[in-house]
Amino acid sequence: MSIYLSPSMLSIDFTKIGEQLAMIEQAGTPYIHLDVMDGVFVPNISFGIPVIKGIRKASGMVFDTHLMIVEPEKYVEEFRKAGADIINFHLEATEDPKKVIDRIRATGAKVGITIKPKTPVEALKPYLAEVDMVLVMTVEPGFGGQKFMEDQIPKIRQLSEWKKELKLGYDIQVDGGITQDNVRIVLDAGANVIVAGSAVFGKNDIGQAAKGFMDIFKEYE
Ligand SMILES: O=C(CO)[C@@H](O)[C@H](O)COP(=O)(O)O
Ligand SMILES: [Co+2]
Repeated sequence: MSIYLSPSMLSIDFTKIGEQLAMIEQAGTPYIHLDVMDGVFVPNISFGIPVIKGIRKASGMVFDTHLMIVEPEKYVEEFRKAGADIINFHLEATEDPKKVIDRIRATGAKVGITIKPKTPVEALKPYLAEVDMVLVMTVEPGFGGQKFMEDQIPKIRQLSEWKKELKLGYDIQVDGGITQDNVRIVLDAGANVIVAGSAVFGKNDIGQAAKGFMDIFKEYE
């Protein structure tokens, strides 16, 4: 399975969005990870539909949208219209995950389901056959630049085992505190979509930071 880098826009310099998106796109990065926070599901507020709609005009990358919002089902059509290609919602944010999955699917976007560090991986099992991506958080959602939680690795391994056992094709995304120094731990466990915010946009040479990750991915192909 191919391995992809999905740099998180949360750490971008918002005075240079177009320029910095072009840097990672030119470096060959396929995805951009868009962290949407509502101040209710997580204790922080980031950006939403109008910003995504705006940057859609400036970028041909796959828009990998991570919704950290309550009642995600209410907004999925709007995120899709704004340009989201993948819509990831949190299992903890809804009473009815199946309804959210169906709503996202109906928009034509790829469906992702996400768990916070305290949520057991078993909670994802009923939905694995219905989604295109599972996202394991390796920090408490809400902020970039936090420390990677290595105790989440068994969840990645379990998702990787279930994928083989059940003959499913979902991507395994990992998000939070990932750097070029620890990324091999999540790749070894079976992750194939790697989110990195501060380890890409926090560096002086953004393009080189993205390329550094992709060079590591080549060791696994
Ligand atoms: O979803 C989140 C935080 O809630 C992430 O996508 C972070 O924004 C990633 O940033 P780093 O931990 O890589 O700096
Ligand atoms: Co995220």
